[in-house]
Order: sequence, then structure tokens, then C-alpha cells
Amino acid sequence: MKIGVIGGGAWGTALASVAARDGEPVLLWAREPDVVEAINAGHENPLFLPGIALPASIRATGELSLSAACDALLVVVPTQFVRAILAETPVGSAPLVLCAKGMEAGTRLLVSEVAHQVRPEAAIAVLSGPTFAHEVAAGQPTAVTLACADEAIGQQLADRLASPTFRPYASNDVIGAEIGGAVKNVLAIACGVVEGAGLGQNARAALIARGFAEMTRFGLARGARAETLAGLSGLGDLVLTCSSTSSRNFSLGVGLGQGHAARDLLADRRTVAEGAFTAPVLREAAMEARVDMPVTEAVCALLDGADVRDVVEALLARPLTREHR
Ligand SMILES: NC(=O)c1ccc[n+]([C@@H]2O[C@H](COP(=O)([O-])OP(=O)(O)OC[C@H]3O[C@@H](n4cnc5c(N)ncnc54)[C@H](O)[C@@H]3O)[C@@H](O)[C@H]2O)c1
Ligand SMILES: O=P(O)(O)OC[C@H](O)CO
Repeated sequence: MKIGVIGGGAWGTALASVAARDGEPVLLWAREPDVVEAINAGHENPLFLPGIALPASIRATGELSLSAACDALLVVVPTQFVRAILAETPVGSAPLVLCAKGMEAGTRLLVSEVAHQVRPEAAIAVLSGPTFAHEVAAGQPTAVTLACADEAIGQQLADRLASPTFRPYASNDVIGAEIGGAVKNVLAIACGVVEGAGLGQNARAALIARGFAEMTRFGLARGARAETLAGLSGLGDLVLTCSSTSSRNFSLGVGLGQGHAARDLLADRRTVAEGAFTAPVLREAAMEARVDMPVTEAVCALLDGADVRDVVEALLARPLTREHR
């Protein structure tokens, strides 16, 4: 199965490295000519994944048309670009493995729903879980959820991507796998705020637990299964991203917690903090589904420029309620 990877950021490069581990040829489409050149000439992606040696069997290209020769395509561009890239990519009969974590602005769709609109004929899988790209590319042990409604295709993909240090766990809950990844990025911003504002470790643990309750309420309303939300792509990724400055979303939150403005923190960023784009979309989707998501609302307020102390005070002043509703 020849793998093509669409997107030469940190995660696309790390996944190309996973797929190329035994000398298997992998095609990697990158938008930046510098990235294409550096990968082909020096087997490194200094822009997005510096300091990691890549397998020589990865061939980078700037030509999307070459993906027509691949048997499966890993789609790893940030969420807001998935629709445009998929429309341009020749897909043929290749399954699409969606690896972005977020919701599309305007439509409020999950990435699999976008892919289904643009490529209704394609089999769709979602790969998600606790996965810092630099650790995966360095061969450190990692486990992910690989969800596909067609379980035979899902198993073939899992077998192809698995290695002694990369363990895909098969699932058929595509929506559930996506909701975990999309929501945890917003919650990670909130946990970063707790860190940046010096609110303490009790507060962070409470936020992870209450955030997970929020993720679960929203997920169940959108048809996710509870066990998926409690698995690698939900709780697993939430714990990772809420506890490390390696997370771009957590780091963004730290800056907000220290009193910096979102627009300054986001200006001129080359790398993506998906939670900043998903937060307002998630708030709208939650309102539509009549799901209470106070942490998400607080993150939206902070991204809109509200004062940290005011937002924290308002969160803590909410009426007392039952832990389980
Ligand atoms: N980095 C990680 O550790 C990691 C792990 C799991 C999932 N993800 C997810 O993978 C997705 C990609 O993130 P990343 O970390 O690889 O990106 P990145 O932050 O390393 O790089 C930004 C990417 O955005 C692309 N880009 C910028 N403008 C674009 C445009 N107009 N059209 C298409 N692409 C454009 C760049 O080419 C580059 O590939 C995100 O949804 C992210 O949440 C990332
Ligand atoms: O750096 P972040 O916050 O985008 O997190 C990266 C991955 O999603 C962690 O699983």
C-alpha cells in the first residue's frame, strides 16, 4: 500500500516518517518549496520538524497531482484548509485518513463531514490520539485511535501504519474519534491559562475533569460513543495536551493567562494552534445542540480579549450544580 501524505507540517512529516519506517516509499506533499527541497536534499524538515532525521524513502513534492499514484492518502493540513486541498487532490479509489483536529468555520462541520461533502465516493478514516509529532518522529512509543466505518479498510490501514513503537487501535466510531481531538485543543488553551495565570494544580485537574464532562456532553449529543471519548483520541489526548508546553494550544493559553492579547500571540505564527479556530465554532455548535460548555465559552471570551480575572471570576460564580447531569 503506497502511502501519500498531504501536508508537510510537523504532523504530516512525522506520519510520513512512520509510514516510511521499513524503507517503504512515501510521497509527501508540502506547500512550501523550501520544505520540499530540504526533505529531498537533506532528509529533514527544518521549518516544521527541525533536528529529526527522516527516512530517505520519503519523496517530497509540491505537485498534488502525484497523489493519484497512492493507495491511501493521509490528509494532514490544518482543518480550515482541508476542504480546499481535498478539492484539488486527485483521490481515485484511495481511502482518506484524516489527521487534522478541529471544526470548520462557517459550516461547523467536523473534518470527516467536510471530506464526505467534497469526496463522497472516498472511504474515510480518522487517525487521532495523544501524539506530539516530534516524539512520534523520534520513534518514541505512541498509541492512536484509527477509526473507520469500513472495519476491513480500517484494519488494513492500521496494519500498514503499525510499528513496534506506533500502535493504532481500531475503532468504527469516526465522529467520536474526531470530537475528542477537536474539543481537547480548546480545553488545552484553558489549561494553559490556568498555568499562565498561576491558578494552581488543583484548578488544572478540575478543569481537565470538567472539560472532559463538557467533551462528553457535546460528543454524546453529536452521536459519539462514550467509550471513544474516554479513549486515546479523547481523554488520552486531553491529558497530554493539558499538561505540556510542547502543546501549541496549551502554550497559547499560557500567554493568554499571562495577560497577552490573542491577536499578538497568534500574529505571524507559522505553526497552527487549532483550538483558537475551533473554539468559536464549537461554541456555536454547542448552542445549536443545546449543550452547556462553560469552559469553551470562557476560552472564547479570552480569545476575544476579555480580562483573565473577570473570566475566572465568572466561571467560579456559576450556580452550584450536580456533578453528573
Ligand atoms: N504537530 C503535532 O504534534 C500534531 C499531532 C497530531 C495532530 N496534529 C494536527 O495536524 C494538523 C496539522 O498540524 P501540523 O502540526 O502538522 O502543522 P504545523 O503547525 O506544523 O504547520 C502548519 C501547516 O499548515 C500548512 N498551511 C499553512 N497555510 C496553508 C494553506 N493555505 N493551505 C494548506 N496548508 C497550509 C503549512 O503548509 C503546514 O503544513 C492540525 O490539525 C493539528 O492539530 C498535529
Ligand atoms: O501542539 P498541539 O496543541 O496542536 O497538540 C498536538 C497534538 O494534537 C497532541 O496530540
